Amino acid sequence: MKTTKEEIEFIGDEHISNTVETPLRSDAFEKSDGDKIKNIQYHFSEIMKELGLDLTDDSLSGTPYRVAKMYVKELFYGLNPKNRPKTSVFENKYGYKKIVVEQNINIDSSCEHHFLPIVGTAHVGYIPNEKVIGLSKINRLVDYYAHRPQVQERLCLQVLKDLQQTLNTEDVIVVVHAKHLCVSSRGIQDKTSFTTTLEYGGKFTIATFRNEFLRIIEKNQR
Ligand SMILES: Nc1nc2c(ncn2[C@@H]2O[C@H](COP(=O)(O)OP(=O)(O)OP(=O)(O)O)[C@@H](O)[C@H]2O)c(=O)[nH]1
Ligand SMILES: [Zn+2]
Repeated sequence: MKTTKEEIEFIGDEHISNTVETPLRSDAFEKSDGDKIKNIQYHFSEIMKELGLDLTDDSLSGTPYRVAKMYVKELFYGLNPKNRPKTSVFENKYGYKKIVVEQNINIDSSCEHHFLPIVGTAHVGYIPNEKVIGLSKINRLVDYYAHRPQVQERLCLQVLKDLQQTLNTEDVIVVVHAKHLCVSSRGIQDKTSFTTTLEYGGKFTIATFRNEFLRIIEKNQR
């Protein structure tokens, strides 16, 4: 196994520019999910033992396996590019040229600094060029990039870059509002603050387009 910093090469997400990739080891996908679950189960049981927990207790004995399966198959499924959702795009036959907005998309992510939840919503807008995307595919893409150890800025950018490439247009905007449990439930324990990130390209660099999008998402908050 490669361990030193110099030996670790980073491999990229196919669908996004390498400046916003999640840093991954070059051997990240050499093991099967089953092997990863087995190894994480072992290591997590060691953490529990170190905390003084009795793993023969019937309520605790299954926890290392539960946590390992949850990491690999649920919380961090988005680390594996094989799990990227298929993004069906269709020809914009009708010539729709104004903003399309998919808003209040659920965000369930995890902070890469503390491995605690990041919960919130994303709002995505784009102006179709020759292609339109199936609406649910926007929600699926957000879900995929959220299910990695993340920082909110990179999550926002990964969704933006992927959609720009998929839709063959720079005219995309992504807003994320989220609460970080590492801020609200530990450390400073601030229960009220939340974080907003906003990334955009193309026509959304022009204030009138950006403001129209922001007005729409503000007016239609549910
Ligand atoms: N920029 C950014 N920072 C984040 C995000 N999620 C968590 N953080 C911050 O990452 C920082 C890590 O700082 P450290 O000083 O290494 O960690 P810490 O001692 O646990 O910090 P405290 O939370 O202040 O107790 C903290 O300030 C977190 O609030 C994120 O999505 N984006
Ligand atoms: Zn954190």
